[in-house]
Amino acid sequence: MVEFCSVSESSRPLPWLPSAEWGPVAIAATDIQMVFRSGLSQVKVLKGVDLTVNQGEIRLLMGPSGSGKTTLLSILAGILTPTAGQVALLGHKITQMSRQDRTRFRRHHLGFVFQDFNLFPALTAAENIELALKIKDYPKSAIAARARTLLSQVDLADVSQRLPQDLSGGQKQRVAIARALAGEPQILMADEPTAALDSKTGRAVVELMNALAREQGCTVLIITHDPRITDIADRITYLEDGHISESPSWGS
Ligand SMILES: Nc1ncnc2c1ncn2[C@@H]1O[C@H](COP(=O)(O)OP(=O)(O)OP(=O)(O)O)[C@@H](O)[C@H]1O
Repeated sequence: MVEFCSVSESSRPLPWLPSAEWGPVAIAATDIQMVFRSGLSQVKVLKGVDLTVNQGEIRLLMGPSGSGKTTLLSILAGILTPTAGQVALLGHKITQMSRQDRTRFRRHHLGFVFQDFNLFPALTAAENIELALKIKDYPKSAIAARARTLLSQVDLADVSQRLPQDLSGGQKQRVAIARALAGEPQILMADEPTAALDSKTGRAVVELMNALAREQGCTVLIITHDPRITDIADRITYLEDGHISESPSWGS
């Protein structure tokens, strides 16, 4: 059972929830179970996962292919509802929220980075970020300037007017990082952010993502298969056979 501390002075207020039990825990999952059913067959992917990630921590989630990492991330983000178990983000039990409230919570407090970038192909790098800021209800008059600042932070000021098709993989992922951090989310979730990149570019991208996240005091949870980036994490959690552990049984 995870205990939440009371509101700390440095915590930023949530824009739409009346009160929050803020504390040092950003992500708390208790006894998460997930069963996928198809016809008569069923597969139990998560068999009672407990996970706590502290605010400001950078955590890697590793495990063999098919072990349920993306499923767990989707549950932690409130995209998938678990078969059983509870998830609290920033002190709010998202598993007990309506779908609409979960969506709103995600929009205001979470950022996402994906393996395949997920940029809008018809929008320039700057427009991709501006759209994210609009969706997050960022003040209209400040959107263009904020997008410019973010693009400078990821060293892409000179390609801000290019479409994704005219950017390299590393550049696309840097746009995606700028977009994910645009609304200053308290939690950033990344699913295989280096998978489509060569190792040098992948490492540079993750280092940049983590530096920016640390600057913003953002909690980061990264799914990865990439052993070359393990040193950037504060802690690593391994998922295997539906359970998590602090050390892997494979490769040891
Ligand atoms: N919607 C679904 N319906 C049925 N089975 C699913 C569904 N989503 C995932 N699964 C199954 O759950 C298991 C875990 O999938 P998941 O994508 O979470 O694993 P993963 O660890 O992220 O894998 P990878 O590292 O290959 O991306 C797999 O056996 C997958 O086939």
